[in-house]
Amino acid sequence: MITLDGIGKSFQVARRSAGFKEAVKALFVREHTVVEALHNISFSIGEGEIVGYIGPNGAGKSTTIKIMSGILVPDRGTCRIMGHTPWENRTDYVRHIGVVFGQRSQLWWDVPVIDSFELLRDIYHIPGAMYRENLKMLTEALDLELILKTPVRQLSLGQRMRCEIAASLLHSPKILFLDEPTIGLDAVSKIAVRHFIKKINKDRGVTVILTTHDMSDIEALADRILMIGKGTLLYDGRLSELRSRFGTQRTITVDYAETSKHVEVSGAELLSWGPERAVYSIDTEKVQIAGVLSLLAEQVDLLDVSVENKPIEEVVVQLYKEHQV
Ligand SMILES: Nc1ncnc2c1ncn2[C@@H]1O[C@H](COP(=O)(O)OP(=O)(O)OP(=O)(O)O)[C@@H](O)[C@H]1O
Repeated sequence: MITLDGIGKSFQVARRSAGFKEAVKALFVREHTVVEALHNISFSIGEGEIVGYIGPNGAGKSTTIKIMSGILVPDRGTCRIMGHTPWENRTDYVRHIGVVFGQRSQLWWDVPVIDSFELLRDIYHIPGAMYRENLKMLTEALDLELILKTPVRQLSLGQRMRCEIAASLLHSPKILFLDEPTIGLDAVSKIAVRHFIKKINKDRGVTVILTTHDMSDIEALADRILMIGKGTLLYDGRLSELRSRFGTQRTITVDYAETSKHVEVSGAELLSWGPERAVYSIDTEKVQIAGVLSLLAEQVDLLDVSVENKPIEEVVVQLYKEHQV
C-alpha cells in the first residue's frame, strides 16, 4: 500500500551571524548551509497496519509525513502510495489520504466547525450520502454534537483535535497520517483520541501512520514501529521485539511488615529503601525474578510484590543513545 525507496531530502538554510553589520552584509552575500533531513529512507507499509513513526526532535519524521502526503517533493528516491506518487497529481491523490498535523489546523479559525466540514465536503466533492454517513459516525464516535456550531477559535485543544481528526476522515480516506495528534492533550482527551484511532482502523481498515513523542501512544496503538534518527531509519519492527531486545531490566517493588533491616539481595540493585517498602532493579538475563523473591522472603515478611518492565521511554532513550542520535 505504501512503499518508500531511497528517499532523500535536504534543505538549504540561510545563515548569518548576529549584529547590524552582519545583517547589512547578508543583503549582498547570502551564506547557506545544507541540512540533510532524510537520508536514503526505505520502508513498506501494508493495508490495515498502525505504524508508529518515532525519533528524537529533528530526526525527519514530519519531513517524511510531508513527502508521503505530497506537500514536499524529495530530492531522491521513489514513493508509491496506493498506486500514486504523492507529489504528482495531488488532487487525485489526496482523496485517498487524511492528514492531521497536531501543531497546525486545517479548519477555518473564525467559522463554526460544521462550516469547515461543509467546505471540505465541497473541496473533496464528497457525495451527499457518504458525507452524511461519515458526519454521523464521526459526530458520535468523537462526541462532537455540542461543538459543531462553535467557531474553531473558541474550542479547547482537545475539542479542536477531535474536530481535526473528524475533518481528515470526512472523505473516507484509506490512509491516515497523524503527526503528533495527542500533543498538549490531557489524559482524558488523549485516551479518547487513541480509542478512536483504534476504532477507525478496526472498523474501516484505515491504515494509520502516527508520529509522536508520547510512547504511551505507541504502546496503546502501534504493533510496529519505525524509528528514525538523523534522517536514517534505525529500527523497523515490533514494539515487543524492541522491548525484549533492550528490556531485560525489571523493577521489583516489595512491601513488607515494618523492619529496620536494610535488605540487600545479590544480583539485585537496591534503588530505594524504607521501613515498609524497597525497590530493586534486576536484569533477567543475570538473575531470576523468582530467586530474588525467595531471597527476600527469607529476610522479611512480604506483604505485596509488583514486577514491572523497564518503561518503554527508557528503552527508546537507550536505543537513541546506542545510535548516537
Ligand atoms: N522547511 C525547512 N527548511 C529548513 N530546514 C528544515 C525544514 N523542514 C525541516 N527542516 C530540518 O530538517 C530536519 C528534520 O526536521 P523534521 O521537522 O522532519 O523533524 P521531526 O523528526 O519531525 O522533528 P520534531 O520531533 O522536532 O518535530 C531538521 O534538522 C529541521 O531543522
